[in-house]
Amino acid sequence: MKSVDAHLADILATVRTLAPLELELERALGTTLAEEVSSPVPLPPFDNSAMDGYAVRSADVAAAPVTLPVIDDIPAGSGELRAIGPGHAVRIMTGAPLPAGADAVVPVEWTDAGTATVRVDRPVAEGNAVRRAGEDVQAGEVVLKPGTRIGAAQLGIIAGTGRRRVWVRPRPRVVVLSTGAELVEPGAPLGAGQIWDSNSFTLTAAVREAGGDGFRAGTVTDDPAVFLDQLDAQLVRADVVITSGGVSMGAYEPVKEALTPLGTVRFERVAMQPGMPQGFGVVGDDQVPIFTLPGNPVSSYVSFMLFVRPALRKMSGLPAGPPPLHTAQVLSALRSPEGKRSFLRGVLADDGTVVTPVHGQGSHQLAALASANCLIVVPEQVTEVPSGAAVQVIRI
Ligand SMILES: Nc1nc2c(c(=O)[nH]1)N[C@H]1C(S)=C(S)[C@@H](COP(=O)(O)OP(=O)(O)OC[C@H]3O[C@@H](n4cnc5c(N)ncnc54)[C@H](O)[C@@H]3O)O[C@H]1N2
Ligand code: MOO
Repeated sequence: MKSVDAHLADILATVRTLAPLELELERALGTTLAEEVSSPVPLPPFDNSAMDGYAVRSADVAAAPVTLPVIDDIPAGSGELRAIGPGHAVRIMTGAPLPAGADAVVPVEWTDAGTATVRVDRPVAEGNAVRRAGEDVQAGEVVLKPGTRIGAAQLGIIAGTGRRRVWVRPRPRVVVLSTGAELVEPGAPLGAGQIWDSNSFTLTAAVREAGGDGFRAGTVTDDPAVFLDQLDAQLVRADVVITSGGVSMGAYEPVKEALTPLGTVRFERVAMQPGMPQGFGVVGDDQVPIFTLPGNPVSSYVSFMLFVRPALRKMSGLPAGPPPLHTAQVLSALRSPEGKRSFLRGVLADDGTVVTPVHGQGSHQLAALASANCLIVVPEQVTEVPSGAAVQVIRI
């Protein structure tokens, strides 16, 4: 049997980082930056007030309480400013430019809030409540480097440098297809021998959680020709295809039957539990990577986390490798088949120190998976883990 590590290595050697494209900022969330972003101007662009209050010369309020004439009113956005002379105050709002001559702002709470004159009750140091030009970013300074995942704050600073569009590696577009004659769309009634299709929902959501654009292309019955037609129709919008089901040893394995003759997809047994039957390769003129995951719901999800997620990261231009491991103490004994790496479902305590396996470790037990927040990894050569032992876990 092929090792988990060898299978992931083959996958990462095959998938390519997506080519950069220029996107409107509104569409850039979750993509990876493909250029250096710098600011054309200092940020803030001008000295401004950090508080609502009065711009003054600090020397004029050193002997507070003092009363000063208020010679101007500066809301944020004001362009033309009068310089203030000695003994004067100007009412100023947060974000408004500091007038020439002023060197400090007195918060309104330290005054009588007057409009013609103002009584300042406390002295302020020079620079009090003043935000200096360039304090956040100098003109020309790089604020984000290529390879940065664009989240809310990153999008904010790109907009904050005045950019409308940005070069990024896009979110991979991933089409998810379920196969199985027993599958019914949730919402429709269940007939004898049928189950509701859950994998396409799980996998599409997992794609989105991993930063891809997931499209649920629904279910295909057990006919290989119909499966190939469906796959062909989906390839135009796919950077990756994920299928679930139809890859093990049964009499009706449409995915295996349809793809084996192409010679570009390998079906293998990987030394893991769950998730042993795996298929991976490329399809279509554009050599679109395809993951044919096992149908058991827990198996397909675990396979996604171990193999598809790292591939999506590589395609997005992010560092890609096996999921990060954390160490915790397991609170009950575990068993694992010899020669396979087990990924048991567990609940990791909030502080990350201890982990409890969930009840129901079958690869069909989706409710048990839904109650878990981690996978407990038991190495290939280990068959029994005593309660209290240190184990490695993958957060999910
Ligand atoms: N004789 C053998 N039988 C099986 C082997 C084996 O080595 N020899 N491997 C087992 C393992 S391990 C797994 S995992 C499954 C994988 O089977 P398939 O990938 O061919 O998947 P199916 O047979 O289509 O389905 C398996 C199971 O999962 C349910 N399923 C499928 N799709 C969905 C879906 N979209 N939503 C919810 N549930 C789904 C399906 O009804 C089956 O119960 O094979 C074992 N058998
Ligand atoms: O190894 Mo299968 O993937 O669990 O039931």
